[in-house]
Amino acid sequence: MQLKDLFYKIPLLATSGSMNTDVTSLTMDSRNVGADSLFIAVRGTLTDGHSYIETAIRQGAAAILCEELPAEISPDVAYVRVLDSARAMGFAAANFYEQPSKKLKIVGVTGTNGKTSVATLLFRLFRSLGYRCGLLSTVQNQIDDEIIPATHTTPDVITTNQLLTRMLTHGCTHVFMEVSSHAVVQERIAGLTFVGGIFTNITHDHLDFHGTFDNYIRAKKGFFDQLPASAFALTNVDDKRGLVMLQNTAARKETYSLQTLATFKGKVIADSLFGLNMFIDEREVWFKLIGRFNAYNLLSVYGAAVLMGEDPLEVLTSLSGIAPPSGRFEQVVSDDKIVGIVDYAHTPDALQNVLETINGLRNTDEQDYLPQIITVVGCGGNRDATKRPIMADIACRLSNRVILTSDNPRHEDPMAILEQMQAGVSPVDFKKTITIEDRHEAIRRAVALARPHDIILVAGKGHETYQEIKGIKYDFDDRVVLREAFAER
Ligand SMILES: CC(=O)N[C@H]1[C@@H](OP(=O)(O)OP(=O)(O)OC[C@H]2O[C@@H](n3ccc(=O)[nH]c3=O)[C@H](O)[C@@H]2O)O[C@H](CO)[C@@H](O)[C@@H]1O[C@H](C)C(=O)N[C@@H](C)C(=O)N[C@H](CCC(=O)O)C(=O)O
Ligand SMILES: Nc1ncnc2c1ncn2[C@@H]1O[C@H](COP(=O)(O)OP(=O)(O)OP(=O)(O)O)[C@@H](O)[C@H]1O
Ligand SMILES: N[C@H](CCC[C@H](N)C(=O)O)C(=O)O
Ligand SMILES: [Mg+2]
Repeated sequence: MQLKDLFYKIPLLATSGSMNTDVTSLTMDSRNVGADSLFIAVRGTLTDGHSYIETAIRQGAAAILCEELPAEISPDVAYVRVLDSARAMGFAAANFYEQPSKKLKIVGVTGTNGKTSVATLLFRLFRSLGYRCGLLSTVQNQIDDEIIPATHTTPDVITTNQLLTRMLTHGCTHVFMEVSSHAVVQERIAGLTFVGGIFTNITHDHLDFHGTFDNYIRAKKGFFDQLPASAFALTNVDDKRGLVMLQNTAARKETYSLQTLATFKGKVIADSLFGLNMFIDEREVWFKLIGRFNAYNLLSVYGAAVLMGEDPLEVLTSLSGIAPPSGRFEQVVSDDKIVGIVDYAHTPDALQNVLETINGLRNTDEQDYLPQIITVVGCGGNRDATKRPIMADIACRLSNRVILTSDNPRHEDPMAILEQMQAGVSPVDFKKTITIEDRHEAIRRAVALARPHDIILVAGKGHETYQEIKGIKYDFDDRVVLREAFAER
């Protein structure tokens, strides 16, 4: 595609060289530049893409998109200067791939917790309603049955446009995608057209990246600020920041709630280890998902489907048969009835919700013995450190025994992370905690401590099938380790 078409309707500050220059691929990584590529220089968190312009040219780049021209300009290369190259890249990618997002009905889901759950439920619901669908999520990307591994919650904008193009070729009509706060700030959704946006909730996370909670709120809100007037913006009004998200959106404002007046109102009748029983729009429905937080997820999915024109009764009927996403409250039960629960709770709020749900389920149990709750939990390295003591404290307050362990230490010293977690344990809870750095050992110890009917929560990794230590991803799956430990009992 010629540069003049690639940058059609994109504000440019300056150009040098011919706008008739043809480019055959786009990339923001000099290591992927080939002949006739457009190299986009993006300022990152670790390094500045502008320092790789020369390398990109040596590798055959025909054109450069940047915020600052290099001191020496090559006469054989075209340069385009913009205010924000990450943002311009989004719109250029949309032009390059011929606007796939405009030809699909894309719904984006944002919030601290519940994005994967809501996007996956929507994907499964719309497939069961007979549509061909695409999914972009933390667990995996999917085009109907085809699974494409995901590296991010929200891919970079070039990858997204490529995936959307494949979805269109496959005949998809609907796409459900997670929109992370990183993605909004880094312009990974620039140039995409959505038919709807959903807000789940906002609590403590990612302060390492956003600095302050206000910046984090602003990042989430940025998604709704970008929605067009033709889209819907569906928010959880039971969350303190639910309405803030809609303050400046051009989209149609819609709400859901379990507590107050809203476009879509639900009520939980019963919550057990077998599922949720709810009233939605005056209809009583059973769902396979567990926990009050999932009542919110289900309600938002119902609301979005109705806003997209689906029949309410048909939606509820289909939704009641849908299984929870991988690693979300996934149960592994031993022969002697110890209940293992693997859950991706990796934020204070998620951990609290899951443990409160487990406490609620335990208390409704009819047997004489009150089951003990044993929690195995860790916090990721090179991620928000402020959540570490808070999560340890929550685990202690809501469990009978707690085993603190590692969860992707990445480049940090695992024992240093664990010491920061221990700092959150109040003196009265010291006796109930054990620290075992090796996650495998930690799970085995939990199983050794458990008696029949006890509940072991293994939190933080959910669907993940690896443990990342010093840049290497070792095979690790909480569900497999639990199953093996149960078998060895
Ligand atoms: C902190 C963060 O978000 N980092 C993302 C960011 O990388 P960065 O800003 O560090 O990039 P950088 O390394 O400084 O490089 C700057 C530029 O120079 C380029 N470069 C670099 C080296 C080189 O040799 N040549 C070259 O051209 C890079 O390609 C890049 O364009 O941009 C990269 C390209 O899109 C992402 O892969 C990378 O995600 C990293 C791997 C990451 O871990 N991100 C996490 C925190 C993340 O995004 N998480 C959210 C989920 C959060 C949630 O679900 O709660 C997500 O959406 O996945
Ligand atoms: N609506 C919700 N409110 C609070 N907690 C939730 C909600 N939905 C799920 N959770 C909890 O949060 C965990 C993560 O859920 P999910 O993967 O759906 O969130 P996410 O927003 O996609 O997370 P990530 O930011 O890592 O992609 C679940 O395992 C569960 O413990
Ligand atoms: N999307 C989250 C995942 C955290 C999962 C947890 N297992 C960890 O590694 O910290 C993040 O990148 O912060
Ligand atoms: Mg997710």
